[in-house]
Amino acid sequence: MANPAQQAVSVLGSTGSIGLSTLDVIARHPDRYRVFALAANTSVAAMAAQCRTHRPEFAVMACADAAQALRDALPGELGTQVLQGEEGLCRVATDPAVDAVMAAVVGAAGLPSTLAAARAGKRLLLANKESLVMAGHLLMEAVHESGALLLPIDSEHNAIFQCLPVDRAGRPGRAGVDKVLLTASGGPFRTWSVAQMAAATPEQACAHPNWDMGRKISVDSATLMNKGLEFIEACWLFDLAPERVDVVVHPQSIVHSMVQYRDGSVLAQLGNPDMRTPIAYGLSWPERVDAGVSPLDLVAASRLDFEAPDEGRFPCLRLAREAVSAGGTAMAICNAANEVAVAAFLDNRIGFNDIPAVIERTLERCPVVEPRSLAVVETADAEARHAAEVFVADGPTRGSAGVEI
Ligand SMILES: NC(=O)C1=CN([C@@H]2O[C@H](COP(=O)(O)OP(=O)(O)OC[C@H]3O[C@@H](n4cnc5c(N)ncnc54)[C@H](OP(=O)(O)O)[C@@H]3O)[C@@H](O)[C@H]2O)C=CC1
Ligand SMILES: CC(=O)[C@@H](O)[C@H](O)COP(=O)(O)O
Ligand SMILES: [Mn+2]
Repeated sequence: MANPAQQAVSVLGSTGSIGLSTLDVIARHPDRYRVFALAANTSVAAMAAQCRTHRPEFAVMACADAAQALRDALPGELGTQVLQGEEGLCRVATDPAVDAVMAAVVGAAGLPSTLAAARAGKRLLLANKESLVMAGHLLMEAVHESGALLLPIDSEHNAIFQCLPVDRAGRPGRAGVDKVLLTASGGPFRTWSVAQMAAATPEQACAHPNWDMGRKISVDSATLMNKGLEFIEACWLFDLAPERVDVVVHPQSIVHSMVQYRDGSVLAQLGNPDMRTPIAYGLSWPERVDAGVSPLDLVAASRLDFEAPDEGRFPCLRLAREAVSAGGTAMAICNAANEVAVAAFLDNRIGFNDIPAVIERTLERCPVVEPRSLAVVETADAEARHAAEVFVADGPTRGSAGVEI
């Protein structure tokens, strides 16, 4: 029986790193939250276990085979209805019974359901940064028109949200703000030479020094494309011109980001690197709840270091900036090329340094248009994926990122 005092939450991407942390926070507060729906790609066994624990009304799998396998695995008396595909994701993102949607599907596959939740006026907990990168204009327009409450979950943007003046409707203001300062750990290859990175393996790239994350975002952190995507994300979320977003490397990942004010003040949000903090903040805003995260011990941490990013060794940051300057669908093209290149690297089809070269060639090849609708963005995404796959298959050539592929 549903308890009206509880927020009903749909967790999209529930079997991933953000999904698991979200379910951990929800389970700590059964008086406040209940799981309405869970969604995943193909992890049937993990999803079946989550359904037994959280007893959602709906579970969504990406394809028909996985959905059928889940139906077969679930005891009938559980009462969980199994849906499939994008239609299923959008259904559980917009159901009138849903209060909050955790958008934590990885990559472009998360865009339609994220946009649907925004259009339906939900409390939208946005981890899926690719949605904003691909379709920032459409997503922000949907939020403003529907009155959705958009709470950033990405640790840096959550930190900035915490340091900005925010009104009672959750709209971040910019009064007195000079710049936002995005922190970057520098990833596992922060001190590596270009030659060392040429031989980097997927396992080395996924071994993030501070965060335990999915494989795609881990590689993005290693190339610094994660910071490039976050740079674009910050411009859309906080309505900032690119010159007002700086990136500073901070290897300890304790300062999660900062806001620099006109009067010389810099406000920072600090904490141990654990995504349950921003997730709990997003679920409970404007209140705060226990997230299960141990208190920060600054004496044990002992030092906080900062340095400038090296765009020579890490061209992805520059490529993301160039995509912002080009505007229109350039950001969707950049995102699609990155997804293709990262998948190829994880599959040992290209080397680590080939990732920026594939992105650069794709950006040079694909025409940029105005992203007027989801269909236009999806077409740009598909064309860029096709071009990037050709560059991956092409073999060695020299991209103007200065990297051999
Ligand atoms: N991990 C982190 O700390 C952070 C992550 N983010 C962002 O959050 C998002 C999720 O990242 P993360 O949790 O690390 O990723 P993971 O790879 O760990 O998890 C991805 C989740 O998405 C599901 N999924 C993938 N494709 C589909 C699909 N087509 N339909 C439905 N579900 C799908 C996966 O299901 P299955 O298990 O079946 O494959 C899994 O549940 C990304 O956009 C990332 O950039 C942002 C900040 C921090
Ligand atoms: C936890 C989180 O938000 C990640 O996006 C994290 O920021 C990755 O770290 P870096 O990209 O700074 O290495
Ligand atoms: Mn982040």
